Amino acid sequence: MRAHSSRRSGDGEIVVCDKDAEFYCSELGNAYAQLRFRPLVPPVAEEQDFGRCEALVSFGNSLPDRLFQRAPRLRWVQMLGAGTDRIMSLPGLPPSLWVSSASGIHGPMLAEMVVYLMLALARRGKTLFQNQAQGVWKREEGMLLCGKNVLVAGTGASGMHIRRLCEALGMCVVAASGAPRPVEHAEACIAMQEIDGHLADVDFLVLATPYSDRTRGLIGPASFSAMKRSAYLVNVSRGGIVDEGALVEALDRERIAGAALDVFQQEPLPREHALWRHPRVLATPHVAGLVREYPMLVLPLLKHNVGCFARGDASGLRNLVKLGEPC
Ligand SMILES: NC(=O)c1ccc[n+]([C@@H]2O[C@H](COP(=O)([O-])OP(=O)(O)OC[C@H]3O[C@@H](n4cnc5c(N)ncnc54)[C@H](O)[C@@H]3O)[C@@H](O)[C@H]2O)c1
Ligand SMILES: O=C(O)[C@H](O)CO
Repeated sequence: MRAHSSRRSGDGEIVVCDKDAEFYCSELGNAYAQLRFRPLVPPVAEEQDFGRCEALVSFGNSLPDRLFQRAPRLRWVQMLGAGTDRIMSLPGLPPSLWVSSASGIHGPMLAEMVVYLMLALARRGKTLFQNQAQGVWKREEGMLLCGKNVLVAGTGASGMHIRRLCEALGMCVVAASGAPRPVEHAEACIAMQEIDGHLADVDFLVLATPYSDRTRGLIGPASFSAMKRSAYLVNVSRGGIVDEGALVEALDRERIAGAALDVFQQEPLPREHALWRHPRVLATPHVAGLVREYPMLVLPLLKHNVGCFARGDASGLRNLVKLGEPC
């Protein structure tokens, strides 16, 4: 890891770009009175001034596309989320930039969302609540999660919590990881690239893996052909992991029973997109990690990493993502 200079120029600032930016700046300012924090609440204009910005704290999605061209002094980006894909894909990423993520806090958020979506699929939640809205009393038959097979792709913090809750529900859990290794709360762990070969018995395929060159389009036509017609897909990680065209085709042809999607290749999901209206799709607007407890959960990591940045201590940063390394 290239060492950064710990020297900070007098007028340099740490920009916090988020809906809760005021809160973060106030808390970080209390902890580090010698540093200058600037809150920036989205939407952020493309021409926003980042001229004095030495460090940036953000989820990434609200940043201008030409961020790096507008922020010549930027040396560190602290993501507020787990995924680093947005910042890493911006043009002109400086090779010397430090990027760290907020990985580690999302397990309960993603796991609760996955269980919520699996139950909604299993208990025909969409139909039940549509019926309620129209005052229709129609008893829909559901199915149990208990005893069903679930394959959870992704063995990070979220994958682990998802497996734990699935196991507690009495499901039979298999994990898929970049490099197979023994993991908790799973009967087996297979390689990510072997998923298609294991889908014949799977009732729920849950995606909780980071988006990278190795996971782009991981779930495609061959996966849907391998799945049971009664099986469901649940995706809470990133839309690009699924070939959405192949998914729509699989749904239209009743190759699979349905899907619950929190993330999409293009966000916001375009109004005319088939996935909005598909009768066997539950679509939510990237909300798995959107919980009111979030600022308090991420704050300890922010405080720690801001301290490391101020000291020029790259090796102390938690969740440092090495640029150029595949996920
Ligand atoms: N829908 C949502 O609101 C939401 C919320 C949080 C996370 N997510 C997505 O879910 C994914 C998984 O979440 P998680 O909490 O398990 O994340 P995590 O970072 O704890 O787990 C991902 C795994 O991949 C590895 N990894 C992650 N980024 C890497 C990188 N850049 N380089 C090398 N290895 C890397 C980690 O070591 C870990 O084993 C995230 O990457 C993100 O895309 C979505
Ligand atoms: O990666 C995450 O933490 C969420 O998807 C928000 O970006």
